[in-house]
Amino acid sequence: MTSKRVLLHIESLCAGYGESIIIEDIGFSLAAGSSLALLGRNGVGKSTLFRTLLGHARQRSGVIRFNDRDISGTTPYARVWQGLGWVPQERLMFPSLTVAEHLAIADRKGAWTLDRVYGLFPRLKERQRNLGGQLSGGEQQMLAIARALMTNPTLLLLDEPLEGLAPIVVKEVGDCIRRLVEEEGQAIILVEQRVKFALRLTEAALVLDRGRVAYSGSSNDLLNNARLLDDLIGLRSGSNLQGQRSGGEVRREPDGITAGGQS
Ligand SMILES: Nc1ncnc2c1ncn2[C@@H]1O[C@H](COP(=O)(O)OP(=O)(O)OP(=O)(O)O)[C@@H](O)[C@H]1O
Repeated sequence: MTSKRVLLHIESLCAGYGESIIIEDIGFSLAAGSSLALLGRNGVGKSTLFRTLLGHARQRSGVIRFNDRDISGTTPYARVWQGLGWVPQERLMFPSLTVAEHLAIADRKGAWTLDRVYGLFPRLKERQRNLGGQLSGGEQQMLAIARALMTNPTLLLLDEPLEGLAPIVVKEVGDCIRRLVEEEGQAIILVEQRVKFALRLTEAALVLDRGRVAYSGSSNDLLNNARLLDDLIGLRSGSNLQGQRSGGEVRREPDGITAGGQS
């Protein structure tokens, strides 16, 4: 059996903002076409790790190899050109551009064509003439993912794509992400507060605690270890409470949202 090519290799990575160091001594590898859940309590540095990969945060030391190149020190633009796609938490829509225009400006030659993207998000095809400002939250999130796919990323970074969506929309967007990974074979790193959804969807998991790696291993093993999951992320995973926000607010993960055939 041939092993898959390494797509992303991180070693001894330290990074932050200005003089402050937020993530320390992070290391992991991701194979081409693979999926990783990046988990942890609020404020542990998940988005900062994304920003470091994208060149938006300050890398202090360590190695980031992507597609066989050391991309440390390269511009954010160059990293996108290398094949890093990003779906930011804020979605960043243009209220005065249509759905079709959002997708056209992101279009870069590759396996993801407009037809393939509309195939994954039929709702966006129906709304192609609607303005960004006229879309619902769920449609905006689909558009944010679709726009990133139009850049033809070899690796897509998804930052809390289900955040702030109504339960029924969580299921719809969650199903699209599941199809993206399981049927289309898109490599992703997923930051998501809906921990069980993220673990069912992905092969591997990395849990951060105060900027350091607290768990690196199989998503399935973590999913099946309620005590460890509770210790690492603070979830009573044996109950139906499956997401947590800061300040003690706890979110329920809708039963309908599943991945990998588990419920
Ligand atoms: N632009 C910034 N400048 C300085 N500090 C920042 C900046 N962005 C984030 N931080 C700090 O870095 C730390 C980690 O934040 P980060 O957003 O990476 O965490 P997170 O794990 O993604 O949290 P959440 O789940 O709440 O999004 C926090 O202490 C935060 O205040």
